[in-house]
Amino acid sequence: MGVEVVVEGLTKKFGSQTIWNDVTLTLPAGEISVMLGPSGTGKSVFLKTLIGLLKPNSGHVFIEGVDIANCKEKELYEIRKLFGVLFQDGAMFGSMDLYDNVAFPLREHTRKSESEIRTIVMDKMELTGLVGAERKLPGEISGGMRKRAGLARALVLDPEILLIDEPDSGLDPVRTSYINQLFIDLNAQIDATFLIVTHDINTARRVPDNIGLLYHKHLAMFGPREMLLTSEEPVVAQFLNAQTVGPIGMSEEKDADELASEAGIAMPALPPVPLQLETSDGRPRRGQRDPGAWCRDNGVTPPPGSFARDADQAVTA
Ligand SMILES: Nc1ncnc2c1ncn2[C@@H]1O[C@H](COP(=O)(O)OP(=O)(O)OP(=O)(O)O)[C@@H](O)[C@H]1O
Repeated sequence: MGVEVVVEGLTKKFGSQTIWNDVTLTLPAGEISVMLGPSGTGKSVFLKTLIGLLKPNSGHVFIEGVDIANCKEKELYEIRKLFGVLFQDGAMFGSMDLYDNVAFPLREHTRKSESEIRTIVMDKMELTGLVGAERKLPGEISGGMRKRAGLARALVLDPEILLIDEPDSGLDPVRTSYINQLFIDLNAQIDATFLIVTHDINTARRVPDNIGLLYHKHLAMFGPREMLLTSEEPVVAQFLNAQTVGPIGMSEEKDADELASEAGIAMPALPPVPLQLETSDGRPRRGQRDPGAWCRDNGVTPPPGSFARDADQAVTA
């Protein structure tokens, strides 16, 4: 389960506006990747291009050998069955209860009987902690529950690739932590390839196996979590540590005057690399690595205190 997504030289423009240029990366099969970037850098456009809802101006997206950026509608229709998508607002039908919302893709795209549908829907509702809420309408539940219902619906066709757009938008930090734990647990159970678009630095630091950063119309960096969290590259270090000092300004890049006024101000030291979230039942995930493994393998000394469960367990490379 879980298939690789290979993106090569992808460029997207709307008219004369370039959104991003020459994006190349591979989402490893079965691993969790996060895409970060300042507002308006085209993260949602990237998700929509991966699933073929938007056509790129150039480049390729290979999934199981099919270039979905350039294939026929019929092939795209087949490949789309591999995807589950959780949109930002959950995209629930307001007049249907949660059960019918979650059952919707099965009734639309399969010939399963109502009793088979019931088994699948209840399984996904259990996975997302929604048993007992089947008869609630989307307007009667909290934002966190709506996201989980959207997730249950994204899971009913057993996706190989799960695309998740800003799961933390509108959620408080506690609910965000719960949904992050749910992603880790789900990833271990279904072994699909996850791509999460987020603004939440905590999510980016603790959840994924890989991190990408879109900035100023290009992919600034994509790679293993520890690589980006120990990177001194100014854009990456500034964004991943939520600093004001660095090249990213209030609206995209700082101008020459702003940068000149910061001359001589050193970037703050990198904070410790946190431990990655683990599954709640200890089940291993395909993308999970030993804490500090990437740093050790690549001769990188992580900031002091990295990978500490508590002070006594600090791991140094
Ligand atoms: N269908 C469209 N037609 C024209 N322009 C579009 C279209 N969709 C998105 N854009 C533009 O593409 C740019 C990137 O939008 P996108 O929503 O992908 O950014 P984002 O990084 O997801 O932002 P945010 O973090 O604020 O959600 C924006 O300038 C937006 O106006």
